[in-house]
Amino acid sequence: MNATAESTVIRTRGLSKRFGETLAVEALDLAVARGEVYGFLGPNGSGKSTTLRMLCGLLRPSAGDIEVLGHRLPEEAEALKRRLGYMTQSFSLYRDLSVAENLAFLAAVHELPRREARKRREELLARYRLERFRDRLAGTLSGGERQRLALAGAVLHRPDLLLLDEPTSAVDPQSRRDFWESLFELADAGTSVLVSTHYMDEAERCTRLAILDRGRLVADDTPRALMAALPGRPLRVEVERPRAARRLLESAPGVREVAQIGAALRLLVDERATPEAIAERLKEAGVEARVTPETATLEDVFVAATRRQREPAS
Ligand SMILES: Nc1ncnc2c1ncn2[C@@H]1O[C@H](COP(=O)(O)OP(=O)(O)OP(=O)(O)O)[C@@H](O)[C@H]1O
Repeated sequence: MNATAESTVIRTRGLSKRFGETLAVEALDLAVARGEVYGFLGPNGSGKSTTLRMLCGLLRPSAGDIEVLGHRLPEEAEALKRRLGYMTQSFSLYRDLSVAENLAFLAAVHELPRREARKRREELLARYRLERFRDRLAGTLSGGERQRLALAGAVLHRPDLLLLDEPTSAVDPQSRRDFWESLFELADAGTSVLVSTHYMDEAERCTRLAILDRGRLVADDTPRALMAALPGRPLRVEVERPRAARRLLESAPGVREVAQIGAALRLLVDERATPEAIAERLKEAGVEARVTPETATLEDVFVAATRRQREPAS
């Protein structure tokens, strides 16, 4: 294996998946480096789950090549299993087994020697704050507790790579923050992570980010670089009648996007639309407004990247 292959844990070329008429994933070229917490961001139905399922060998691609941790998929899925952890948004452990029994069962599946299995179980119960639930049936745990158990289960066999499909969709904000702390702990200890999410705050924490839209990769870089490369600058427009102002601004020169955020508008504009020009346009229509420049956020990047595919800028 050369240095590049060793430092790349996931590589796909032309990866595609078709379900009947639907092209769920289209010609995806992906490279994930070792040690990344790599985020997968995309609207509903953009192909995140389908890609993750192909990357762990659960789903056969329609076309393209996949190499994960040096194994070609789907041919070498069996060899990969031991080195991969996978967790989905739906709880996939046994609800009618206790917390400790679930971990014991997984240890048996991964063929851990008995003594090591016991040691690992105790370690995970402590690390994921599950000790006092050890005898509780998994089905009676809260969303956040279940998620901690699912993560403990996914890392039990010390995988080199974790694939996580919207792991935080069913938990409260505090549990989400705790979960992300755990992900960074795992990454620090050498585990590479690929995680899909709907949450911008989570995406912003990733070391690198891919944005998918209708099965295609539309952006791929660090969050900071994506924000720096945003085609346009955001402006905030404070105005009494945001809906009316929105109609006036949608067709204004240099305005790429208009979104209403609470009582204000957020615009994405190019250099033609200065704050003064926007305020002037509204004033001409009898609308008083305060227009101020804003700092770009990942949400701006997301909206621009996914919208651009639909309506090419004229
Ligand atoms: N087994 C399947 N049979 C038919 N179509 C499917 C199947 N799985 C996924 N699809 C379709 O493929 C497309 C991509 O779905 P996918 O679940 O990968 O998207 P996603 O980005 O994970 O969405 P979400 O954020 O809602 O989970 C969708 O149009 C979906 O309906």
